[in-house]
Amino acid sequence: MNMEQNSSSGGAPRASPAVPVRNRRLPQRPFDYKFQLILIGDRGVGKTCILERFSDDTFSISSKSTVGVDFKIKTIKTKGKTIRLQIWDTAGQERFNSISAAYYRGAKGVLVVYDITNEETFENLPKWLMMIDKHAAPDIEVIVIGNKKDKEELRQVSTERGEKFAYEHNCRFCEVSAKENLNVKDVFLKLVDDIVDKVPPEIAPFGFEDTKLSLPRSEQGGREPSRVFCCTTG
Ligand SMILES: Nc1nc2c(ncn2[C@@H]2O[C@H](COP(=O)(O)OP(=O)(O)OP(=O)(O)O)[C@@H](O)[C@H]2O)c(=O)[nH]1
Repeated sequence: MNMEQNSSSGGAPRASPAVPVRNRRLPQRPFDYKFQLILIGDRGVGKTCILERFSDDTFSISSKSTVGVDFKIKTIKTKGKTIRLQIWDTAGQERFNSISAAYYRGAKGVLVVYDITNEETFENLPKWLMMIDKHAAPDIEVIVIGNKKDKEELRQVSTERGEKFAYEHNCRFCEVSAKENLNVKDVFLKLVDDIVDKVPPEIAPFGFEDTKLSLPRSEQGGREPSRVFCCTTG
């Protein structure tokens, strides 16, 4: 994946009357598509750390609990397109669920995170999928993520159980480690690629608004069962 941090576009150079028309440069778009993603899952599973690893390539062992929602912007290049991601990091604590719910609606993709060393966070996954069904668009792309893969000796949820759960719910699946930077970029890239693949060809890349991507509900499909797994090993 070719990733770049955000940089403001320089804007259009002023056209001089002396410059032949064919040499004038059109204003450069800063990105082709803009997508919103959202991270959900129980408290302490590592949502903030996954996002910080992806956006800033940092990791904090003393990450504080998220209050309400937070977000980061990250621009990536994939499939020949420049894509600006607005990634919402939600609080895992139940008391913030109603605040987070407001952010599901505009999201094109969701990363549902559990902690492979904490059985309860895995058992709570159906609760998070219900939140998606209730609050998100029906065609949202979903990836289930087992985090803290670096703590194998404390593992409580096998990779096979994670895979089976994702398979049964027609989601992609991957185990990652925010701490060791294992598979973190891959999950975001896979999710974004899936979203790009769904953009109908008649919708040309655009600059600033993602509203053009909102299809009439009648044209929205559900999740595709054939595209289930990514990076199940590693
Ligand atoms: N060993 C290990 N620890 C991790 C990893 N990811 C996160 N942690 C630790 O897990 C704890 C919780 O991480 P957060 O990113 O704050 O978890 P969260 O899901 O955002 O939590 P809430 O904001 O409360 O919902 C922190 O102490 C992190 O350092 C990982 O991949 N490996």
